[in-house]
Amino acid sequence: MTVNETSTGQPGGTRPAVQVAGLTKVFNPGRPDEVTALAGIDLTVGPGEFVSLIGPSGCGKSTLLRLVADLVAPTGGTVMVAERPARRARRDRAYGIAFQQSGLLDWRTVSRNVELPLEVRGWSRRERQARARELLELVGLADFAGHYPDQLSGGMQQRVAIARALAGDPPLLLMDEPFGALDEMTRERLQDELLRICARTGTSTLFVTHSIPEAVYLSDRVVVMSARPGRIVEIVDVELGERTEATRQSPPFFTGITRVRQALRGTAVTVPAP
Ligand SMILES: Nc1ncnc2c1ncn2[C@@H]1O[C@H](COP(=O)(O)OP(=O)(O)OP(=O)(O)O)[C@@H](O)[C@H]1O
Repeated sequence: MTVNETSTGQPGGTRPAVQVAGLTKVFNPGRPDEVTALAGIDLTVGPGEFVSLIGPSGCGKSTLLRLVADLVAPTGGTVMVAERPARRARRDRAYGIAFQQSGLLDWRTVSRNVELPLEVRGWSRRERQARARELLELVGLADFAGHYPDQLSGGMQQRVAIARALAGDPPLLLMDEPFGALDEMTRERLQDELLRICARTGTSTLFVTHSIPEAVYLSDRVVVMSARPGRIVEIVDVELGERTEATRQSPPFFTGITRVRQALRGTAVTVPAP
């Protein structure tokens, strides 16, 4: 089986990967520490589309990602993943997830970390090993299958985490600042690798970042959110075509950065007077 093939057909297919409508999240409702984290969020991520979420700290980016992953329940509104309610999508493992910390298990080899989601699904040992080999090849770590996570650099660990997230051929990747802890050069290299992998596998991606250049470089659309309660203030379409060596120095790239920066500036947090 190649990375493009799944038992359920092409990842993503023609169905929207995510459909969020009227989504609201209030933490601790009715208590003195009540927080309205998100209000009235409508968002669709199309098949194979790369969408980034950016906004001031605390605007609800991670909460939105967690709602899509069904790790927290909405207060109002609906979340559909691959045209299924989020709860069902979680049960069906319709998405892969990667966070800032790779979350690898130290006591398992690289290959066995990648195999983990397949073990949960009851794949045979041989199938799991073959699939892990294929994915480690995809992320350029074929020679490190037998290593342990602490023998790898931070960037390599993140690549393993991405391989693990892709293991079950999910139609959707959810990523929360996966490159946030990496140096700039490693980060740029992994951005290119991620785009290559997404293009090859047809996976849709919802990606949280604090970096404007990262959001613009990676995305088809950048969703700019306001300070709490988080709302979508603007969705910036990015049209950079195929990313090449020259993209990061190209006028359309700088235009995209300026547009996102301007949208963010409109959301500046007002600091209360002392
Ligand atoms: N489990 C929780 N209980 C109570 N409040 C929460 C919980 N999780 C998040 N919040 C609050 O919801 C708001 C949004 O948090 P969230 O982590 O989604 O923001 P963010 O945009 O991802 O922030 P950052 O950019 O700093 O990572 C914050 O005010 C946060 O304190």
